[in-house]
Amino acid sequence: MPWDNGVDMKKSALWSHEAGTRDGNARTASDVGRDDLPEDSRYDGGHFDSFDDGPFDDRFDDGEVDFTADSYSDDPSAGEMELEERNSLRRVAGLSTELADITEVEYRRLRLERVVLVGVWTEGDAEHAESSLAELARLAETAGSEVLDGLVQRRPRPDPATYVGSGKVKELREVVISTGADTVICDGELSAGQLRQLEDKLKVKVIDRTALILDIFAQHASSKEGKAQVELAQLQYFLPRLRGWGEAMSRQAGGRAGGANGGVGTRGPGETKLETDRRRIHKRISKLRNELKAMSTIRSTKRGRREAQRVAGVAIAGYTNAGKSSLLNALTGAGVLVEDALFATLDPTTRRAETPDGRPYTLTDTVGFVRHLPHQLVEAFRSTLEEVTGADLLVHVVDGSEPQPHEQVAAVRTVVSDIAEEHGAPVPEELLVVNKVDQVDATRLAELRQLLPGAVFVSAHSGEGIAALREIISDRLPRPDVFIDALVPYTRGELVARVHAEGELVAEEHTADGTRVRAKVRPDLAGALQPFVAVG
Ligand SMILES: Nc1nc2c(ncn2[C@@H]2O[C@H](COP(=O)(O)OP(=O)(O)OP(=O)(O)O)[C@@H](O)[C@H]2O)c(=O)[nH]1
Ligand SMILES: [Mg+2]
Repeated sequence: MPWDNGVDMKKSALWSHEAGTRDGNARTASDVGRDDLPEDSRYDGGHFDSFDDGPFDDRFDDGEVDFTADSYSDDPSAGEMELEERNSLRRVAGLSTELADITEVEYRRLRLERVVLVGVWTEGDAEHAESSLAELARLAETAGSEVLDGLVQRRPRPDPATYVGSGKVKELREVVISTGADTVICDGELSAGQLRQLEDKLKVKVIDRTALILDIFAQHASSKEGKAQVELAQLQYFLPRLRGWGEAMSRQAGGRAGGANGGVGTRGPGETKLETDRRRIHKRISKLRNELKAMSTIRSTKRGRREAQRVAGVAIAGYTNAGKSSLLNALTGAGVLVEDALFATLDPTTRRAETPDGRPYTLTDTVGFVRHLPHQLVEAFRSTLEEVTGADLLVHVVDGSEPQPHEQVAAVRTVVSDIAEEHGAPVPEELLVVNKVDQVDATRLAELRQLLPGAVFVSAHSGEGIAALREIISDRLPRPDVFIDALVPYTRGELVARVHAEGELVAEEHTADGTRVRAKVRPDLAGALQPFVAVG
């Protein structure tokens, strides 16, 4: 379709995934051609025809049309903030990944999204604001976009109508035009009304951080469970936005003389159609919930089996891209997917490992965390995240080459304690592991030791510190602590085998009546051996 910057847009990468494909350019393209229309009639109802294309095709399309938003005034507390800062849209340097060479225009045509990032900076210093936007840039690139520019505005809180201050929207529009961007990504979770208002004013697609993360998850989900989890999260994100749109629709239709034939801006699926869509989505949500419950039962059966075998469980958790999968590989030689991409791992992988003194345990690699992990995802990935709270030990991996590792550590701890609280489970014991030390110089290393006391420093790549880490994991695993002295008949050989596998053998002797074992074991095995304990 023709585009005001002359670029033919291909299908949107940000929204293409198996669970539901959306051509996100549909509305923005038509909006661009509508500049000549009066302000209040510019939004396009026509694209809702595509509701018929499939049950969830348009699940993300459109939020609320908030006609009351113009009456919002700027936040009164804004006065507390320095005028100068409030009035400036700060440009974050070094974010652009735009191609330098204009002769590569052919290639650029194939680029899927050209995005401008925008954040509202409510607290902390400028460095903090910029690192948040830099992370958003990495997320956007992971989703397949080209980041053209990034802007942050200092504000006590996001504008309820347009996220950035209404005056800044114009400036943002200028940046959009000058860069030729087709999408604006906001660094927060926006209401349907905010998204819609911004789209109306910027005339390009606007999405928020939540939708972006959901999209990456959708692109990376490969297992049946992962796909269902992502779809559930997406539908939950979408549903309130659909409802908001419907209300605005009926408000507007009601306000017009004649109602039924309101012309431009009142066409659309109408309440009846919306009701049907909403019902279909609700139905789909409960179907997904049921499927996930069944899958979660299978998972907990497996976990239960591991627990019954009394093998200690270690979960590897941490910020996305910290090197969790690499560490699992380094510790066990498992061939788990490692990628320089955010959220490469969505499905937990469990591998058997052994302590240097021969005790078996399991190591589970898990989905990575990120600041402001969308709550829809936390809920949908509940069963996956339970791997973390159910562990005997949490190996918390931190990327030592990151400029602000303590922030990532805090973000991970928040999610872990939230999940634990939700399940009424205790927060598992944590072992902090700083990875990628091969990329850190001696000065920084000394700083990190101060900043993250008690951490183990390793490199999954060079292998540095891995042997020491094995020892420390071994020391921190729960140990068998019940001493038994039993004479196990030869008919119960499996009990002796369990003592070997799970316990710490002190002495073993083969007698005429059976095997005499003296060992330290866990309470459940001690219970099983109770009938054979030698008296006196
Ligand atoms: N230099 C260096 N790079 C590393 C090290 N460990 C991992 N990496 C790189 O960091 C990137 C992420 O590694 P992964 O193991 O996929 O990280 P992850 O934590 O599993 O990431 P997600 O599953 O996406 O959350 C990859 O490009 C790895 O090659 C290390 O010790 N040193
Ligand atoms: Mg991984």
